[in-house]
Amino acid sequence: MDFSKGHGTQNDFVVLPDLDVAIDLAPARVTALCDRRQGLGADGILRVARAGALADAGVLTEIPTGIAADDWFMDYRNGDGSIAEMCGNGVRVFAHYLTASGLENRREFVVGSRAGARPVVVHATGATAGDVTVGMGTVTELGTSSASIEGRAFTGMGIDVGNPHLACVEKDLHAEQLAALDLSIAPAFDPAFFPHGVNVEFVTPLEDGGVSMRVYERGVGETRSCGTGTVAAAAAALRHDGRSDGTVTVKVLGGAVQVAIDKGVAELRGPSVLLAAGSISDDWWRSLA
Ligand SMILES: N[C@@H](CCC[C@H](N)C(=O)O)C(=O)O
Repeated sequence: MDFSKGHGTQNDFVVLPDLDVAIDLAPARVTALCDRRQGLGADGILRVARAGALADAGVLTEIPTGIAADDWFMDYRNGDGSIAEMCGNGVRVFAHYLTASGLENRREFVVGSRAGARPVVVHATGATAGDVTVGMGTVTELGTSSASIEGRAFTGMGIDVGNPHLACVEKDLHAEQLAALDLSIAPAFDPAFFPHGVNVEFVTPLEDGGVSMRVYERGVGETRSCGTGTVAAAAAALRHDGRSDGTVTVKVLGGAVQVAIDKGVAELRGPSVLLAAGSISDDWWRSLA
C-alpha cells in the first residue's frame, strides 16, 4: 500500500492514493496509522480518489452538490478515526500531492469534500514544496457560545466553514498568554450549541493585519495548525474589529497562512510540504483488522 507523508503548516497527514477505493479505512486502522509510536503518525488521513469511485464503493452515500463524478475527492479522516466534512490544510496538501505526483496536470481544478466543492489554484508544486490557494466557500456565523479551560471561560463566535468552529478572540489575550494556555486536555464547550462537537480556536486580537491562534481540533487534540480554523479565526478577528471583510495573516504554531474574506466567502493560501513516500506493510495493515 503506497503512501506519502505531507503537512500544511505542520498539520500533518498520511496521503493514501486509492483510485480503486480498495482500502478499508475502519476507525481502528486509521487510529493505528495516525499513532505516532505504533504507526506512521499524523493528525489525519487523506484518501485520494475520484468522487464517483467513492460513491460506487459506498464510501459516499451521495456525491455532494457541485461536485462531478470525475472530480477528485479528499476523503478525510481525523486521527481518532472519525470522518470530518472539511480540512483546509488537507486540501492544500491533497492538491500539491496530485500535481507533484503527475495524477493531475492542471493547476486549477476542483477538490471535492463532504462540505462541497473546494476550487484550488496550485501556484507552485515542487517535489517537496508547494503553495496553494483554496476557495473555502461561505463563512456562516452561528452566534455566540463559550468554551473553558481549567475553569477559565472564553467567549467566542460559532462559525461554520463546512465544519464547526468556536473562535474565541479575547481583547487581553496576547502572545504570551496564548502560549501559556494548557491545551493538553479538551476545552469544555456547550454540546447543545455544537451537537456534533467543535474545533476550538483561541485567537489574539487583530494587529497590523495579523492574529496568532492555537487550536484544539475535534477528533485530534491540539494541532500545530488548522486551515478551516484559521478561516474561522480570521472571520472572528475581523468581527471583533468591527469589520466583516479583509485579509488576515494567521500565525499558528506551525507557520502562517493568509485568509481573505470578501462578502462572506473565504480563500486560504498557504504552503504544503511533501516529505516522504513509501509503502505500508500489507502484513501490518491486515493485522489491524
Ligand atoms: N485540520 C483541519 C481540520 C480537520 C477536521 C477537524 N478536526 C474536524 O473534525 O472538523 C483543517 O486544516 O481544516
